[in-house]
Amino acid sequence: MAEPRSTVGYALLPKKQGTFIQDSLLAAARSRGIDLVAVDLRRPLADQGPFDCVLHKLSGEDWIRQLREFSSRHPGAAIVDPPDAIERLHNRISMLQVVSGLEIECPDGSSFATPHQVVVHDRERLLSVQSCEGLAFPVIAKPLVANGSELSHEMYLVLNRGGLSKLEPPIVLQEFVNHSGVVFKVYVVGEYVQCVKRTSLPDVPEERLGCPEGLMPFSQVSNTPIREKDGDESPEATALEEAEMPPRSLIAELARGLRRAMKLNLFNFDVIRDARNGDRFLVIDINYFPGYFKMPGYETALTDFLWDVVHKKEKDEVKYLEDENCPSKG
Ligand SMILES: O=P(O)(O)O[C@@H]1[C@@H](OP(=O)(O)O)[C@H](OP(=O)(O)O)[C@H](O)[C@H](OP(=O)(O)O)[C@H]1OP(=O)(O)O
Ligand SMILES: Nc1ncnc2c1ncn2[C@@H]1O[C@H](COP(=O)(O)OP(=O)(O)O)[C@@H](O)[C@H]1O
Ligand SMILES: [Mg+2]
Ligand SMILES: [Mg+2]
Repeated sequence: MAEPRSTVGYALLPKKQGTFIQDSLLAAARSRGIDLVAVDLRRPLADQGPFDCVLHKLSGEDWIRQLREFSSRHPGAAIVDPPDAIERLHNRISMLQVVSGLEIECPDGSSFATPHQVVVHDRERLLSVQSCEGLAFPVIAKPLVANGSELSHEMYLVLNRGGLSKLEPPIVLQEFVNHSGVVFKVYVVGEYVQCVKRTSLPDVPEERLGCPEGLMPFSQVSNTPIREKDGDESPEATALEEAEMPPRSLIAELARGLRRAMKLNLFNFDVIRDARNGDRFLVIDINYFPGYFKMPGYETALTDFLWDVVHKKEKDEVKYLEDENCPSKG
């Protein structure tokens, strides 16, 4: 007998919908018995469906209330992912705290960490001597919130104390780690993990620290297209091509550990390799529901994941994880 079809509702902003909902994804899902249907954001979610699962990248009180209402009316439907678990990623301090809490056996003498960072909530603190407690220049200034707004991606490279005065708190000041201009993006889709390389900020030589300007803006440098010079590959392209991938098992363990600790299925994280110690890796950013369309083969990975969700495998696993974390329960 043919398996019954399943319906997955997706609630995404128009830009996200435009990139994520490709014909190739719709076709891959359809061929596995899953119909992807847009949620009408002008109508209450609970009145729509029936959905076996709701995928979403929206936030705010009203949306969270709508998800709750939907869940109480349709307790059998899965919400991917729970809003309170996503919330942790909207703050650049709580986002990286979860990395520090991971207990992972690192392979081949490798190690992982997060860059040293401090949060500065007001101008007075920013201009005080203690604002950089324990941090050496250069540092990166990142907005504290990471809520998807353009402002939340507006960052500055701060070369010396003179650069601090132009910053707008609340900000995170994070140690800049030279990493040979390459960032590794690790995409997670449930149990599936894929790591890709992208160009990143170039290393900062010591001589630059005396620069009178003290502050350099940059935004999403990792997405900068690679320049070509007279038909030859640019130095950035060569560096990218030659960069050695991090150990596969370290990436897999980090992905698994983060997924369990955060109780999230759809995210990516950015990793850099310390240029002073090639076995040391730093997690610098974690993003909820990133630009999967840029991940080769995303259609199959997403379809496999959604199939598992609508056939309840994922829900069972989440339950298992909760039990495991609270052994006295049950
Ligand atoms: O814009 P895209 O598709 O490149 O995806 C963005 C991600 O790029 P990536 O997949 O890591 O290359 C991007 O990742 P980065 O922060 O650039 O590392 C974010 O996840 C971004 O979402 P938001 O603005 O933080 O809510 C993502 O933006 P949205 O697509 O969710 O608006
Ligand atoms: N601590 C750091 N050391 C060196 N480069 C960094 C560091 N943090 C961020 N970067 C660079 O800045 C880019 C943007 O920072 P990120 O924290 O990933 O913010 P966003 O959320 O906007 O992607 C990274 O992709 C990387 O190129
Ligand atoms: Mg990033
Ligand atoms: Mg980010």
